[in-house]
Amino acid sequence: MTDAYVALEGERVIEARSRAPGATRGEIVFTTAYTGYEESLTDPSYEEQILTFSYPLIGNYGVREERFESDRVHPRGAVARELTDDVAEWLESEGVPAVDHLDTRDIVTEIRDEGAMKCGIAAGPDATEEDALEELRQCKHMSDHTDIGAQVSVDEVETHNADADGATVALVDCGAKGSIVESLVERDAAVHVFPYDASEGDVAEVDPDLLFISNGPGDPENFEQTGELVETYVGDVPLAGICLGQQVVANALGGETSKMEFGHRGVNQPVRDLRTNKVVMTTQNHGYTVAEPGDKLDVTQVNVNDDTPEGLENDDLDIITRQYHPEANPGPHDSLGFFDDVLGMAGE
Ligand SMILES: NC(=O)CC[C@H](N)C(=O)O
Repeated sequence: MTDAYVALEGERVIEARSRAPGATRGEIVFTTAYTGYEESLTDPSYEEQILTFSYPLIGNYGVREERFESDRVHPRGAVARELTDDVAEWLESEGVPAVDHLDTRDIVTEIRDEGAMKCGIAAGPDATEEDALEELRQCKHMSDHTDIGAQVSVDEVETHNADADGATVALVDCGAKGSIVESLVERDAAVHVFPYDASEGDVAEVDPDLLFISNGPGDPENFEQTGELVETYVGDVPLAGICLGQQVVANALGGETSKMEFGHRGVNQPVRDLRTNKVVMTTQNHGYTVAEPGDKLDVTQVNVNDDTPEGLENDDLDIITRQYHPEANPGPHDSLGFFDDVLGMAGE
């Protein structure tokens, strides 16, 4: 039964089944992750995107709040070959349109061949093709979401593990996954979570041992205020970053970022360390990359599939960043040592 429509750039419309009604739009991307749909759907990095799952059955082990990476679903829509009732009911309760019973292999290959693209979705008993096309026509380019940081960041400082004996971490929330905070707290750090546009004075109040730039959605060039914090603290306080954090640090220190064709999103992406030649399997979810690291950062790890920078470091300035997600959630735990390394820079 067709009661949903997916409109892709070029005004191609694909018929589907509505699993959560509504009309929505966003950049459509795909993840090849075969587990972790609760974590992915609550990852703020997907803000303003429509998430397509290449794995055909999504929802087969239920929905549990303890797996959530934030307090809400962030993608503006979800697409799968088959969504279970558990996930469909969850998405409907969150007001996030979802569709299934379409050929997701077709969508994935279209994105792989043509690149991540604008998309409109209309789902429900009254949905029409024209509704989906109208959503498509109103869809913005990812880089045009210039206030995306404000959509996902905390409004004011939140402190975790205040009485810890370990390092004091100023984590700048550009759309942080909860498991990044947990990974630091588990290592006895006190973590002060700041808004993405926090001032130098705000951060100075906690006298941090480490400035940590989080993951987050959209174009890293839309996080200038965060970059200004990096410029202020570099050389005085150790710096760490994950995903968008790596990109913001690189932009702040003279590097350049660029948009990828369709990005890396999955839980089995191989990354090679150039110093040890060791390969780790990583969780990835990004559509931009550091095209030029600049002269203050060395590329220490690369993606085995396309040689894009996955790790940047500067031993003298105490900087360690990763493009992938060492915190996993979902995915392999090969790189949890990253958190020990960055807290080691902070004297722990
Ligand atoms: N997970 C992230 O932090 C994503 C970073 C950035 N928004 C990108 O798509 O590349």
